[in-house]
Parts: sequence; structure tokens; C-alpha cells
Amino acid sequence: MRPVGSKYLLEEPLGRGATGTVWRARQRETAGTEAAVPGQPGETVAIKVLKEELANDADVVMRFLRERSVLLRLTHPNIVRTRDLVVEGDLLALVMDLIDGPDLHRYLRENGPFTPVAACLLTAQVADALAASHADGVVHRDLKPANVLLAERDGQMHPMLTDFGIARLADSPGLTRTHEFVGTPAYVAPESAEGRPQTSAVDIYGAGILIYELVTGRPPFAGGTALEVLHRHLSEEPRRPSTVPDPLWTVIERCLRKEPAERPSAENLARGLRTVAAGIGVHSTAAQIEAAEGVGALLAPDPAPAQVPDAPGAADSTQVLPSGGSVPSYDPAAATSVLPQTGAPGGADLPGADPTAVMPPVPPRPEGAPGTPGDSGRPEDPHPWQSQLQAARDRNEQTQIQYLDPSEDPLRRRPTRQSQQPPQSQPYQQQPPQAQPYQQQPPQPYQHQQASQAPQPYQQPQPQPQRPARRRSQRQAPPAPQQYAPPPQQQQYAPPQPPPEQRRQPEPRPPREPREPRRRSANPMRIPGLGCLKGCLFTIVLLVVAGWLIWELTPLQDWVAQGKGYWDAIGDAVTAVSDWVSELGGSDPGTGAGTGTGQ
Ligand SMILES: Nc1ncnc2c1ncn2[C@@H]1O[C@H](COP(=O)(O)OP(=O)(O)OP(=O)(O)O)[C@@H](O)[C@H]1O
Repeated sequence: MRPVGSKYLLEEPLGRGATGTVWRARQRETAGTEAAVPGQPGETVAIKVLKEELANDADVVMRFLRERSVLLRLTHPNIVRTRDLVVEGDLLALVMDLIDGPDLHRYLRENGPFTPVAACLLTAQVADALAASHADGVVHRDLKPANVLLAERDGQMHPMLTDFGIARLADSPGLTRTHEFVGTPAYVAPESAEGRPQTSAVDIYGAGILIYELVTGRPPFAGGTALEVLHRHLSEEPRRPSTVPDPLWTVIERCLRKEPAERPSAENLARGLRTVAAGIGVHSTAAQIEAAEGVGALLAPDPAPAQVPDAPGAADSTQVLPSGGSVPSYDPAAATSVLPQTGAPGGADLPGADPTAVMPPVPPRPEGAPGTPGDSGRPEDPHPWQSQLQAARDRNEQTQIQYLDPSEDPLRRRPTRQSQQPPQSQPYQQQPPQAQPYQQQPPQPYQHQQASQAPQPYQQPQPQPQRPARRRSQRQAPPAPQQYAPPPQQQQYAPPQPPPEQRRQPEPRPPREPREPRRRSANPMRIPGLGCLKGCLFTIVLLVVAGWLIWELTPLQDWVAQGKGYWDAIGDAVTAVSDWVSELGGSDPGTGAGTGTGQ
């Protein structure tokens, strides 16, 4: 067992991510007043020990210290609480509450997709966590299923968002140099990929991807190389799976808007998702259905989204440690100065200067240049890959680091936008009948359920068939008798069994196999016109053989020996043949003469 500081002992690793390893650990003694949770000796905690290269990076250490107060004060029922931050020698560690449960990525992999209702209710709680952190000026920037842990409490599962601030801590020029891409593209918001300033709307985009993945089992833009996926985020509209009900698709589509200002605020997202869950649930009333159909009206954007201060141009790029002048004095405990909530990055009263900047990886802008690439709207404006794309690390695909040739940089050659894919035309009522009744859907859990919904303890969401959605014209009709019932029994983790309609869904196109190199002839040299030459040679050989056969098998040799001319020889040959034919005619049995006269 390895000690961490004087207060904790690492016991066993729980998992390894791109930024460090998480350990189950034990508290040795009560932590000091600097810890948010002093804890008791013997208490079990989780400790994320950041990678050595992060811990050895002076910038990261500075950020770590600076963000201490932000991380420690983030408390919400759906946020994994950070209890303490330890800096000791080469070691940087975050002490967290230990969550006894799988993360959502693993859960999805093992159990298959969620029903739309379960996905809505779960994501609504994640949106609650985002709303709380955004209100505090903190943007997660790394929202993905792997960062949502499922805590089991009183037989119910609660999504707990973790890794807050890690994306910010890991933003370091030492880790990611220009022209290197680090991250998992599947969860990168278009503005992040494009180097535009990031706001809390990147988390809403992440939430949109999360819901999509929960109901389909895969993110909307995945497969292929990192660059291909980035292209798709920038230029493709997400395809609507046939199993997603109208109101839920409205929510997903709004979250996945390319333009951040068109995405809903986290608070409105949570409200919208609960409205949808109530309206597509098994016990939905006509009014709830109606409300769900009109969910678009609830999804208003955030008028003052929290800014990510490290956005290009938001910071004084050369600042290592804050100095005097226009830069405010450095205050490690200045919680409110870490992430300005409104105004331009860096704060409206401090143009161009980010009080939290330690060493942002942005080169200094020439005087008079616009503050951010977004200001000019020119995608070719310089932007650091490292601070734009690092927010998307993913355990499943593992962090990818690949050389990016500037000439291949898709962001410098913005692809032309494709026409929007029309939503799947198949109306819900035309879907094939569901193979399984709805009562096998996972129970609808969650503390935040609407009162109108029948309380259903959340057990383990299982892969389920989707309920056929209602036709719009049916909205006015009185609700059909509820054919569905809550699950009669608890369902344990089952082996992943995608529901039939999931199986019927078109599979993502497999990455194209690299074409086999063309086979060449034994002669590796390419000789232009060789094919034609070969034909000619073959014809010559044929002629020579034919000539030789004629010479050998015909009386040509004799004729030549007799010194006959060509036409004489031909004439003689014709005469000989005609004589022979007439001889044959003379031996006709009908004439009485025969060839056997000589016998
Ligand atoms: N507070 C916690 N309690 C219990 N397990 C945890 C806790 N935090 C993380 N884990 C587990 O530890 C493993 C690694 O977590 P980590 O956050 O390092 O992964 P990651 O999200 O891929 O990392 P990164 O964000 O650095 O790419 C995961 O399997 C996760 O379930």
C-alpha cells in the first residue's frame, strides 16, 4: 500500500484513464481544514493520481492549485464530490468520494441501449449537474459516458458526473504540441474542433451525444479516423434512428446544433427531458403527451453561457505567472476569478486577460488582431489543438495522439456543409410490431421524476425494445389503455442483448478495407505499350508456326523444287483436286463404274 500524502493509503487500482489512475484508497487520518471533506480514519475513498507527465508539468501544478477551490466547492447530488487535492513532491492527486458502481460506458457495453424514457430521466440528472456547475462558472468539457458513474443507493441507480476540471488541468503545452491531436473525436463539439471559443454549450453538445448513445448504443459520429469523425461533427447532421420518438429527437437535435448559441441551457435541457419522459412514458396522459410534443418551446438557450477561459485569444498567451499591470494579482484561492460567468473570455473589464491563465498555449496575437478566432469568424485563425481537442478523451477508444500534417488539417479546409439528412421517414406507427411488451422496459427511476409519473424504482436499465411512438394525429385522442406495466421483478445485469429493433437498425458502415496493392507481373518495370507488343509477338509466332506447317504438310516443297511459279503451282493444285473429285464422281456405284476396277 502506497501512501498519498500523510492522510491516505492507496489500496488497489480501480481503473486507468488518459490523465491518470483511479485507486481505491483508505483515509489514514482526518484531513486538514484545506480539504472539503476531512473524512474519518478508515474511511474508503477514491483517489485519482494524475499521470507523471502532468504532475511534472509546472503549468498543470499551478492550475491544479488554482482550481482547488473550484473543484472542492462543486457539490451536487449528481456530481462526484472532490474531497481533497494532494500535491506532494511529484504527485498530484484528487481525493473523491468512492462510487460503488460501473461507469455508464461500461454499463452500456454490458447491457445495451436504454429505453427513451430511461435515457431521458438519466440524462436529465446529468443536466442537473451541468446546470449547477455552469451556474458556478465551471464547464466540464469532457462529458462522455465514461465520466458518468452509476452509484447505487437504496436499490436505485444515480448518475454521478465525475472528472470535473480534469480537462482544464490537462490543457498543457507540454502534453500536446502543435499539430498533435489528443482526444477522442466522438464527443468533441464542433466549436472545440474548429478552434472557436468554448462555452458551457460544449457540455450541452456532449449531453446530446450522450442521450443519442444511450438510446442507440453508439455515438452519432463515430467510426473511421479521428479526422473523419471531426469532419462529421463539423459538416454532417446526425441521423435520426427510427426508434427515437419525435419529442426526444427534438431534444437531441437541438443539443447537437452546430451553432452553440442554438443549444438549450442545461437547466432547460433537464426540464425538457423530464417533460419528454413524462410524455412518452407508459402512463402518459393526453396533457403530458401534448407537453412532450411541444418540448421545443422549452429548450431556450442560455443567455449567458459560462465561458471556458482557455479558449484561444481569451488569455495572455505569454503569461506564466501573473504579474502587475493589467493582469490581476495571482490569487490561488480566488474561486470566482477562475471562470468568469459572463461577458467575453477573460472578463469584460479585463479585455484579453484571463486571470486564471498560467501558460495558455496560444501564441501572442499581433496588435490589433481580433481577440478570438470567433471574433473574426475565420477558421484559419491560429488555434491550439491542444486546448481545443483535449476535452475529448475516451477510455473506450483511448486517447489518440497522432501527427497531423498541417496540409491535412481539416479545420483549415473547412468542408462544405452537406444538406441536412431528412429525418427517417418511417413514422412510428409503421414500425414493425415490437417483439417484446413494454413492461420489460427498465423501471423509471430517479429522484427527479415528475409527480405525475407513477413512481418506479430505478433498477438496472436493461436493453429494451422501444415503444412505438405516437402519431401526431393521435395526440388529441384519449390515451390508449395502458398496456404496459412496470417490471414485475428486479433485473440484474444481463448480458448485452440489443433489442430486436436495435438489431434491425442499419449497422454503421464498417471502415473501408484498405485495397490490396495491385499485383504486378514478374517484371516490376512498367514498359509502356508492352501489352500491344505482346500481342504482336504472339501473332508473329502464330504465323511462323502456320508457315512451317504449310511447308511441311503440303506439296509446296516439291513445287519449289520443280521451280514452278506460284500461279502455275496453284493452277496445278486446282487441276489435281478437280481430277480427284471427278474420279470420285466416276466411281459412283450408280454409274456402274467403281474405284475397285483396278482391284
Ligand atoms: N470516484 C470514483 N469512484 C469509483 N470509481 C471511479 C471513480 N472515479 C473513477 N472511477 C473509475 O476509475 C476508472 C478510471 O477513471 P478515469 O476518470 O481515470 O477514466 P477516464 O474518464 O477515461 O479518464 P480521463 O478522463 O483521464 O480520460 C473508471 O473505470 C471509473 O469507473
